[in-house]
Amino acid sequence: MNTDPRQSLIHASRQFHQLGWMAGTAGNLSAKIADNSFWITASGKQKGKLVAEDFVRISLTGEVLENPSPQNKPSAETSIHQAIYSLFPEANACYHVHSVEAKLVSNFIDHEQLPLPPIEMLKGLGIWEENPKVYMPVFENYLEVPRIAEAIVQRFKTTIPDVPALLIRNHGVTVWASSPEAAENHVELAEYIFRYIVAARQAGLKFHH
Ligand SMILES: CSC[C@@H](O)[C@@H](O)C(=O)COP(=O)(O)O
Ligand SMILES: [Zn+2]
Repeated sequence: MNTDPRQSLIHASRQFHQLGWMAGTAGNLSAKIADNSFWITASGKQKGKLVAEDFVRISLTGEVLENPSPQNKPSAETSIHQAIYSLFPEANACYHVHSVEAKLVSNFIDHEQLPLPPIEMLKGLGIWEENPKVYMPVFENYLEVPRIAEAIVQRFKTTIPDVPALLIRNHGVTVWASSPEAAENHVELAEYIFRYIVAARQAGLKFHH
């Protein structure tokens, strides 16, 4: 596991900003270190120009352990990262971005599961089946972020998601993975799938299970 993952997080954030998935201050990224604490983006930082001081180190129970710029606060969505790390001990990185397509696709359904198209790219999210019928979990976007985190814990306690990703309606995707590099890959794959779903709808193509 990475000793200090902040350079990986800075690199990913710059990439996502350039792709329009972390416009302005949108989104937040975190990664764990060996002692099970995690570095997370401080709240309200411009995601195209992060530096190492723009991160806060947090314990799994939410205490601030290290804060290079003490006026900084951890991401407003830290409770979602905590929920993911508590549910999935193998997760070492958790990335959340805000693309236009993620918001669009979350409106194509009015229930809790987004059907995913049976495309090859799903292999990158761990689905090795022919014509898979899998879904991405969708959660409501409550104003109070801990409510979203609680809904995630409650649902995933009993239902393991098909893919290591979830969508918050009208908000964005959150992915998790065993390393920052794998989490970057998962974001790119999830966003590719969202673009495909938007394009398929425009083309009148139906793949619903
Ligand atoms: C553009 S504001 C978006 C925020 O409300 C939130 O959803 C977000 O992703 C970033 O919050 P942050 O507190 O900077 O981690
Ligand atoms: Zn967000």
